[in-house]
Amino acid sequence: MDELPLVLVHVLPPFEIPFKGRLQSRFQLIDSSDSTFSPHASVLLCVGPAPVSSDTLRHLPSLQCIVGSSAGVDHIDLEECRRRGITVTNAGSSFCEDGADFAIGLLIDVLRRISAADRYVRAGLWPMKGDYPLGSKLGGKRVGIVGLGKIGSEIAKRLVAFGCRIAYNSRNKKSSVSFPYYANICNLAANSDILIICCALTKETHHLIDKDVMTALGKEGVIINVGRGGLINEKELVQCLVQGQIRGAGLDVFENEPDVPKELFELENVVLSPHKAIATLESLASLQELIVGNLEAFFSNKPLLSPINLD
Ligand SMILES: O=CC(=O)O
Repeated sequence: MDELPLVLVHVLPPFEIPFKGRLQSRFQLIDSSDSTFSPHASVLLCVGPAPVSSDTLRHLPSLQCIVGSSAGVDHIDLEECRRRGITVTNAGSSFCEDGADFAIGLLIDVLRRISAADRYVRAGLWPMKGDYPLGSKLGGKRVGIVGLGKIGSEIAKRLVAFGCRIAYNSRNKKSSVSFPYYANICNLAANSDILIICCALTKETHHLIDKDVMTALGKEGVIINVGRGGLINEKELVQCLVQGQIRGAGLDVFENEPDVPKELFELENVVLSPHKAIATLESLASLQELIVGNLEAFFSNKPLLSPINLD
């Protein structure tokens, strides 16, 4: 029997190789630290956010392709990949709809205080206090979307249906989109009630949302982050929330996951989630097809299904 194609797997606990059985029936899966195989491997399956640094890549001289399992690829040294001509794939469209649903869920939760209301009822406060504080309506709000990529566009589609007014910031103005574009993030914040952060984390976008942006957003402003923790200056975010300089936040991502700033635990106007915005049974099933499809395409010299643009 022919040997199965060799796939190096790069994974850090607590992440695990997804659908291992299915992959093992088609590929020979070898841990990326195995020095017998790593010099010869042409493809690396990168599971979750396992860092692929230039040092990792130095030990993989034959590498031609990294098959990723996430939408964001900030854990991969893309400059080195570009220099070496290594192609990189990501989760493609697998996570867009579920990531967008979750962003809207966080937003409605913050505005209408759903998680806080749940805590109120469970604590037995309803019979004692009686009047739960009113939240705010989503329809009619001005929402600034930071990053109008695959997930951002799905978020926009949903918010239009809610009757929100959309504007956006991204690297470039998109000719196919009629929403107002703000090249300057502070200007976008000053003209928004809500900022939804869903852009890629890069050197340029690190700490894009800082105290100045939050001050521009104002005391009634809400921030939702389903992108990466590093997009926001977390210390300044915590300070603004504690001091009431913004109204609330819905956060799926943090700067030093799984650590979450303890000050946030005390705040009723903050909704926290453990970096799971994109994950559903359905999105992971779709990812499974995509990963197998990318690996099969690579080994049969066909176009990859979800290559990212490294230019
Ligand atoms: O955050 C999750 C991802 O980038 O897929």
